[in-house]
Amino acid sequence: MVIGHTVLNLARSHTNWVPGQILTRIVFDTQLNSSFKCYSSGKGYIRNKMTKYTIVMVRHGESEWNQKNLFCGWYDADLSPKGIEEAQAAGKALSDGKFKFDVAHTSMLGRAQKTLNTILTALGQTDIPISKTWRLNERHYGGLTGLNKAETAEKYGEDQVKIWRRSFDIPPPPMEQGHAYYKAIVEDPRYKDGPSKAEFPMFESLKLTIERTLPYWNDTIIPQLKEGKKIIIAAHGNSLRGIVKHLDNMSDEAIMGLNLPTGIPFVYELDDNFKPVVSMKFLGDEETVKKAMEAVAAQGKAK
Ligand SMILES: O=C(O)[C@@H](COP(=O)(O)O)OP(=O)(O)O
Repeated sequence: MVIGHTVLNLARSHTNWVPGQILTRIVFDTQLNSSFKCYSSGKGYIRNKMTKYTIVMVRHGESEWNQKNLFCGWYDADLSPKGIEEAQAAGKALSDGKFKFDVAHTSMLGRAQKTLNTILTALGQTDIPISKTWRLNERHYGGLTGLNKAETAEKYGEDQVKIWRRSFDIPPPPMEQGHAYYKAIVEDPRYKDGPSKAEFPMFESLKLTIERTLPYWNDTIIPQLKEGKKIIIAAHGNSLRGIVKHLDNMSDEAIMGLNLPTGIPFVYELDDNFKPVVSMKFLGDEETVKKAMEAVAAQGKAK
């Protein structure tokens, strides 16, 4: 199948990824060999493996700081009116798809929690257990927190902003004690049970974000999947990019090209080894997903 070959070639060369590429139809796997087969399922691609587990993830709806194009990180920005609509649309898409969940996981930040609650309300499932953890928080944007992304690109150049936003292991500058949002974050009582002082980040690259998110995936999510639980995770652009990188075994270069849209749920189907059978299948039409991804990528362009 023609598209299948394209997928295979893309999968063999992760660096072919460019921002805005239609991700609804791509499976990534560095373990591919010539006997690998994939075929269209209408949406997403299915390998010749059996689905054992299904998990849904969603980046929160647009926040007030997304709307103002500010680096947000651990700052607790609320959802914008558009973000609430996106969360409601996500709930409808999941309801139309007849999704039901046993447990939900989210971050300590209101924008992800509100998105989750809006979705669960649409599903009539507000009574399921919800776990909140700092390990699913957005990556900490350090000293960039509160700065406008386009103005930062004007000042430091688009290339530098792309490095800060999308490089795998180059972190943003640290948040110093005198930073306008230092106290609001570090002294926030919601973190009284963790992270510990030693763990509390002052900045994070994607690599550092993955180092604190992955233990939660391995020690909490995987055991619940093994118990047969149907799970939804409502989190953030970069904490979810870390999970996607892990699941799809994406290279450090390939992950730079992935921009997750706000408020569009995506599904992973996993085999018995927790390897993707279906990767990142968005519950939205391709054009909408593509445009939303391009818009996220463009947030780092100078005005
Ligand atoms: O921290 C932020 O500004 C955004 C992501 O920004 P980018 O990495 O896309 O610039 O996080 P989210 O809105 O998902 O919580």
